[in-house]
Amino acid sequence: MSILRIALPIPKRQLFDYLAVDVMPKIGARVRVSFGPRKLIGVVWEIGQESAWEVGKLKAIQDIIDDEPIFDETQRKLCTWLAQYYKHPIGDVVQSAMPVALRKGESSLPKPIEFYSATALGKKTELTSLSRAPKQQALLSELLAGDCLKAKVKEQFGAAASKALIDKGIIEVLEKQPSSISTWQQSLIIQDKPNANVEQALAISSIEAKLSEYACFLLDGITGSGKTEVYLQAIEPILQQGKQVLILVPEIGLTPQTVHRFRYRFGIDVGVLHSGLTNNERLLVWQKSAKGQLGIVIGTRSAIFTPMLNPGLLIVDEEHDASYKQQDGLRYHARDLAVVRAHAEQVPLILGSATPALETLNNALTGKYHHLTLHQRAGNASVASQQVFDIRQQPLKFGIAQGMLDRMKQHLQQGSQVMLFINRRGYAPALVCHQCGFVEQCTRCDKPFTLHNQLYKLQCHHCGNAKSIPSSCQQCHSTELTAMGVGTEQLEQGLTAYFPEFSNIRIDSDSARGKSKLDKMLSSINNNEHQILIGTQILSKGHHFPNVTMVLIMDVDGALFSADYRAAENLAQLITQLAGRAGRAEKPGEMWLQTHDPGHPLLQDLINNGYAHFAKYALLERQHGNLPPFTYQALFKAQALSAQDAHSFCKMWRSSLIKRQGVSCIGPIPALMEKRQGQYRMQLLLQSNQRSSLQRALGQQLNQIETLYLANKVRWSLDIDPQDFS
Ligand SMILES: Nc1ncnc2c1ncn2[C@@H]1O[C@H](COP(=O)(O)OP(=O)(O)OP(=O)(O)O)[C@@H](O)[C@H]1O
Ligand SMILES: [Zn+2]
Repeated sequence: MSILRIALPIPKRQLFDYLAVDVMPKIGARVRVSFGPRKLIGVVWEIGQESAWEVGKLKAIQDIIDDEPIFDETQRKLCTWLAQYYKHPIGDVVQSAMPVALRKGESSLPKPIEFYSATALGKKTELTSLSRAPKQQALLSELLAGDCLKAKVKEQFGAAASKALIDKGIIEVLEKQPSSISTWQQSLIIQDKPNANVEQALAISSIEAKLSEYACFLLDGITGSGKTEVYLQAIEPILQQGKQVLILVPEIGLTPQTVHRFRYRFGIDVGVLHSGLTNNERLLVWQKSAKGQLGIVIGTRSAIFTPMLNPGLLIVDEEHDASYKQQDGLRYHARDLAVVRAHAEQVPLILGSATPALETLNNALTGKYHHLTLHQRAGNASVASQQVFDIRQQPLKFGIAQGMLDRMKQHLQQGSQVMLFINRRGYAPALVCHQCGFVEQCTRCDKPFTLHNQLYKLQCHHCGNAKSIPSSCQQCHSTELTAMGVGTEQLEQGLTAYFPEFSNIRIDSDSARGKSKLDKMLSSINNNEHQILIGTQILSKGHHFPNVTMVLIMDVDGALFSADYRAAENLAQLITQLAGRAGRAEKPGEMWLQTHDPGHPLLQDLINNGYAHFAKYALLERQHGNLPPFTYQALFKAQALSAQDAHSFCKMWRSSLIKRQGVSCIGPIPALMEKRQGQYRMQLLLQSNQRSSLQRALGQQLNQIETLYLANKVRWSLDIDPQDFS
C-alpha cells in the first residue's frame, strides 16, 4: 500500500505518514489532514511502500488541494538540504519556502487579472471635459490608448481618479485570464545601454562563457564601479533566450530606483518581492514566476524560494549584507542557499559586492569561485578621498567637531549635499542623573534606555520596552537629569539651528517607518530638496546620490573594541560603503571619520590601503586565530528566566552531543548580551576544521532535546554558521 509522507507545520524533525483515498496526490502537492484535534495543511514529500507505524492505524488524508505539485524537484531538494544542514524541522522549512497565502490553503492557480478599460461612454468623452481633474484626464487618455492593469493604474494615477471615472461610467473593470496576457519575451527590448568599460567588459564576457552551467562569480567591484551595469549586460543574453533571472538585494537596497533600472533597460514587467507586500501580491509574483511569466524577479531574502519555470541566472547583490541571514526560526543564509540552488538548477550565480564577506572572498581566492574585479569608478567619477579626524580634547557641538562643521559649510556653500552617519537613533543613548550618576535602565535587559524627545519617551532598543521620561532621579530624587551622548534626533536639532539656511532630513527607522515613506525621502534627496542628510545604517549602502560630496562618519569607536570577532569586518564594510556614497558623479568626494583613536591599525589600513588589503590581512588573522572561514561553527543558545536553568540546559545538551574528534565545544558561557527581555541567555559554541565533522557531531540528538529535563522552562535554538553572537 502506498504511504504518503507529509511535511506538516509541526516543530518535529520528521515527516508524517498518511494514506491516500481514491486519488493519489502528486509529490510536491498540498493536502489537508487531521492531526490530533487540528486540521493542517501539509505537502506530500515522499511516497513510499512501508511505514514505521502500524499501517492499519494510519489515518487517511482529508483532501487534495493541488492537482499539480507546487514544489518541483529542485525546490524539494533545496528544502531537504535546508532541513539537514540547518538541523531544522522539515515541515517548518517547507512552510518558510511557501508564500503565506499558500500556507493558508489558497489556490495556487493564478487569479484572473483585473484591467481598467474605457467604456463606450468613455470612448466618446472629450478629454477637455476633464481639464479640471488632471489625474482623471491623464488616466482616461492612457486608457483610450489601450487597457491598463488595475495595479498599475493605482500606482500611477491613485485610487481616487479611477473611482471617480468608474462612478461617472467612463471606465470599467474587466477580468482576463492570465494565460491570455502576452508574454514578456515579446516585449523585450534593450534600451540606453552604455558601452561597458574594459573591466566591465571582461567581467561580462567571463560570465557569458558559462551561461549554461553552474558557476559562481564573485563580482568584486569598488563602490560606484558599475556592478549593476555588469548585471544588466550579463542578463541580456539570458532574457533573449527566454530564461528567467532572480536577483536578491538587501532589505534596505530595494528601492524603486533599483527596480526601475531593470524595468527600463529591458522594457519588461519586473516581479518585486519585499516585506511590504500583501499576501496576495506575493502569491501573484510567485505564481507568475513559476509559470515563466516573469523575466526578472527582484526581492529580499526570502525571494530565494521563488520558483522559476526556466531559470537562467541568479544574482545576489551586496552579498556581504547581514540581512541575508535570517536571525530566527530557520536561520538560513540566503547567499549560501543561492549557491546550493544555482548548483541544483545548473545555472550561474553572481555574488556582487564592494566589500565581500571574508567567507566569499576566501572562496574566490582559493579558486572555488571565479573572481571578477572592478577597480575603477564607472563614468567620470573618481574614488572619494578618506581621512580620519582626531577629536581627542576637542569640544564637540552635538557630536561634531568645529573643524568638521567648517568643512561641511564649504561643501554646502558649493551647492553640494553632505551626508552624516550616526549609528544611534533617538535623542541620546542614555539619561543620566547629574547629581548621583544614576542611569535609567531597562530592567528586562539591564541596558540604558534611549531618550526619545519627540515621542517624549524612554525606549529600550533591545526589547522595545518603553516608559515616559521621569521628572526626577529614581535614586536621589534630583530633577537634574541630563542626556548623555548624541543620537539622530539631537544631531538633526543641532544642525537645523547651526545651518538655518540649509534644509536637513533625518532617515532612521523612526522617521522612515513604512516602505513608501523611505522611497519618498530618497527621491526628495535626489531632487536636492535637502542638503544635509542624517542617517543610520539605512543610508549606508546601495544608494546613488550624485550630489553628495562629503560623508561624515560621526563615531564608530565603540565597534573598534567589540568582543565579537566579526566586528572588524562589519566595521570595515560599513566605512567603505559609506565612503562609497561620496563623489559618485562628476564632483569629487571625501569621507571623514571622527575618532578618538586616529592611529588604530584597522582605520589606518582601511584608509590608506582600502578594503581589499584590509580583507586579505583579516583573513590571515582569522586563519591564525582558527576562526571562520577556516573553521566551521554552530552556536547553541538557551534562554530562561533563571540563569541557572539556561546554564544547566546547555550542559545537558553538551553531554548529549556525539563525541567526535576535531570538534571542540566552548561553554556554557553567557551571550554577549547576557539578559534580554527578562531572560538570561547562555551559549555553547561548537567548532571544527571540517564542516562534515561538525554536521555529524550535531547528528540526530536534537530529536530528543524536548525530552530533556528543563525543556519546558528553557527556550533554545541552534544557529549554524552564526553571524551574530549577541
Ligand atoms: N560603462 C558605463 N558607462 C557610463 N556610466 C556607467 C557605466 N557603468 C555604470 N555607469 C554609471 O555609473 C554609476 C554607478 O554605477 P552602479 O550603480 O552600477 O555602480 P555599483 O558598483 O552598483 O555601485 P554601488 O556598489 O556603490 O552601489 C551609475 O550612475 C551608472 O549608470
Ligand atoms: Zn529592554
